[in-house]
Amino acid sequence: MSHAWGYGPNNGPETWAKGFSVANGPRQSPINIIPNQAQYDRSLKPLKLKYDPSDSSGILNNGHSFQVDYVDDENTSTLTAGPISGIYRLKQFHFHWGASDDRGCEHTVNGVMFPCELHLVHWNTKYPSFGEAASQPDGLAVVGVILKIGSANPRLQKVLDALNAIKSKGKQNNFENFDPKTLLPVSLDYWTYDGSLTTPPLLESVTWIVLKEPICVSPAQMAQFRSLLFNADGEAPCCMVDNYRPPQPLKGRVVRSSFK
Ligand SMILES: NS(=O)(=O)c1ccc(C(=O)NCCc2c[nH]cn2)cc1
Ligand SMILES: [Cu+2]
Ligand SMILES: [Zn+2]
Repeated sequence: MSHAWGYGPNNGPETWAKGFSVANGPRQSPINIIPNQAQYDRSLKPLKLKYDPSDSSGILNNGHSFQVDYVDDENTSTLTAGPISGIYRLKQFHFHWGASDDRGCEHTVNGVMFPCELHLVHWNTKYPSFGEAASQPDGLAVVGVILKIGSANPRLQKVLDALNAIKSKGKQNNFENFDPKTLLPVSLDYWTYDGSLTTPPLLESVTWIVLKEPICVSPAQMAQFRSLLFNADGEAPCCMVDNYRPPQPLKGRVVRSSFK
């Protein structure tokens, strides 16, 4: 997972266009969502998420976030319906967060920033692999869930308790029998728009599905996210915080909503 890009003053989001010209493309993510400008689309179906907890395989600090990886050899953990057609397989989920509770999410709502955002990454099985799908305009579907400060979220705790063993870049551990459905809010109402990966290579291959309802996280739980490090063992310690890309220009795109 070696890459020069990051979130620091010399390699952060404002510099990414140097290495990835698509950074200034027509369908970049994240965006600011303005609910009363979203267009209700009655043809949008409810999301259908079917996850098999036994597909979770491990948890990895990849140097820009941490991710929980899923075995994606079969259609056992899938996203169907919603705004997409066909079957998309869950590959991994990860988070983005801030150095303080006033920032850290990627999608903002009416310009409001939240402390954290969860991304569940799925790829279109009409392509042979994630890597192939990631280069196609309909290749990926990412479900985004905003985290807001509130009471401690017991369903997050298993993930957070696993972070002590993967503090630095490149560290990974087993992470079995985790059902990501437990991280979702009650309502699956969503906004959807055509976008991109929010980190390099910033590929414009993502159908974004951002849930309207946030889930809760406590300040103490946010501190656990911030205990991770961007650096590998032996390198100068650098707290893994502010690993979020700010909102990008809408460039004429329409955000649709599954709800009135
Ligand atoms: N934030 S997001 O838009 O959901 C997102 C989802 C997936 C990836 C991804 O798979 N990138 C492949 C290369 C790579 C570099 N480091 C780890 N993987 C990047 C961003
Ligand atoms: Cu990486
Ligand atoms: Zn992400």
